[in-house]
Amino acid sequence: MNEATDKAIAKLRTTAGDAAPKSMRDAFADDPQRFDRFSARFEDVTLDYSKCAVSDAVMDGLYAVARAADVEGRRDAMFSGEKINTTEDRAVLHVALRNRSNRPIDVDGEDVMPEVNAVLDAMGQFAEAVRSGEITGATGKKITDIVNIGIGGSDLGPVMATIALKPYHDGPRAHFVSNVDGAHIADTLEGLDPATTLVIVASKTFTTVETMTNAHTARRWIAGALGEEAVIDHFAAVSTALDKVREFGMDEKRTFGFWDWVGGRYSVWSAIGLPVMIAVGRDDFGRFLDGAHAIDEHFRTAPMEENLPILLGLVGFYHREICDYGSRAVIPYDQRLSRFPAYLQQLDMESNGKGVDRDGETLDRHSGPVTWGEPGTNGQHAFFQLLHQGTDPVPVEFMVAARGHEPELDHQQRLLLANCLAQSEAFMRGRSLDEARRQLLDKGMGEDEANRIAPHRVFTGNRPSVTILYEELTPYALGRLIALYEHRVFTEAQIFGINAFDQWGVELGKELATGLLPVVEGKEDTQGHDSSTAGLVAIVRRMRGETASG
Ligand SMILES: O=P(O)(O)OC[C@H]1O[C@H](O)[C@H](O)[C@@H](O)[C@@H]1O
Repeated sequence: MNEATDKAIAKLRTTAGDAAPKSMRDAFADDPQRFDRFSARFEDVTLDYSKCAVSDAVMDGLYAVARAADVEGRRDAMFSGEKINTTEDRAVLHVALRNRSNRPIDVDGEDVMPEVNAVLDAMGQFAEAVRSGEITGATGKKITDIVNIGIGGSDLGPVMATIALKPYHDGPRAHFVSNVDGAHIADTLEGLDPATTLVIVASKTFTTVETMTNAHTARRWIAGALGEEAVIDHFAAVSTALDKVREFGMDEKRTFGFWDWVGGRYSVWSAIGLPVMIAVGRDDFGRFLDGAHAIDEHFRTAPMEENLPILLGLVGFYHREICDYGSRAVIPYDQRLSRFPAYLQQLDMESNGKGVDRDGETLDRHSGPVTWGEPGTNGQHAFFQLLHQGTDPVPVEFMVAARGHEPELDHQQRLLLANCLAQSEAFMRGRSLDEARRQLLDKGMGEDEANRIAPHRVFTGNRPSVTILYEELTPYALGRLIALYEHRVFTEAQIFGINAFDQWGVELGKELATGLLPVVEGKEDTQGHDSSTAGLVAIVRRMRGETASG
């Protein structure tokens, strides 16, 4: 572990004990400038972290931690193509995919930008040809539906962005299949016409069992309806493993590559974004990249005190390590961001859910928290109970647009905004026992009854939240929002001292499932497995009528 970081964190802990506001309600009452002091802006985005228990001294302590962990130096190393993913010996360059300035970025002495631009161009031509009907299915019919088959990073980003950008859809309908559960592909293909459907097989490695299994199912569906020779006209592929794509029998002209320096969970900007591009068009996809690039430039150049991703990262680190909060809730008051929490779960937890530091030493501090969430206002009618009154405070991250895309329903947007802002205010202010009692008495309740009920209506308050406010959820704004979170995760990882770019924990799952399949199939016995696994396999096989003893 880095000794300088340890020291800075120890100092911050002391500072926080002495100088963090004990009551945020009082801190707001004492300082009318609190919002200005603890919020930052970039373009039309406001990051408000004033409803977190920070003070100037705490923020200074956090900047000192970031400096000790060399967040800025490591950021520069990432942008310059250094192989900062040391366990896989890879550069980390999702930022090159949206490097709209075309500033050269070298990997192993070679500028990657010409290749990035060439793939983007090929995707653009293909997407526009599908959208216009220039490229058709085997029978000459226009493509009306695309089905993206992928999982993890080859699914979550495109699904999330496709839902988020619904008002911009003017191409074929986009559907997504990820789960190996046959129900997923069966339900998706039901009602689709093979003659007007294009299947995109998206897999960085082109070996992932779920994706390959679903790809073969889709292939049979096309071939069964239109004949084997039609397959080539109804498939496209996205991968880094072009040889494996060829083996599957895909048309090279419909194969879009990317590179090992793009992590799966950072790949929506690459050819993995093809279904999004087909749905919204090349130009809006370009605006999505522009938004991310704007945040990249801001992250690269803005001083820490004004740098939104760094600030969001520092507040996240503060909540995890100093305040000891084990999770954080991401609550978009923006229905079209309904899959943003799921997307963030992979981005955040696959990146920062690590137990050893960059040198392989066991961590003696926390790494990333659990990230979870659902859109507001729905969450308010469910788990907000725990957020307001539960025993474990959970920092909340709200996000909301000033304007919706439905001018005729603007009164609903105002209601949405009011709910979002009211919730963050309530988390901060709370309601004291005295206030609860007085409210009940004012409603005409008798004194004894009011005394009995009041404790149940107390809200401790002092519960932290961050609010991210933006004008409207455009492709540009979405690109910005995702990049903001990517760099937040990066910032936190540097302070945790971990490699955010490998994922050995997830890869274990791939090995284990393959190992147990012959046992479930009855081709191997359960010897060597624990009694729970063996017992469950036996019941499964009995229920499926695959063993004699029914
Ligand atoms: O794109 P693929 O190679 O099919 O991988 C899909 C997913 O597989 C694994 O679960 C990895 O941990 C993820 O990061 C990846 O996104």
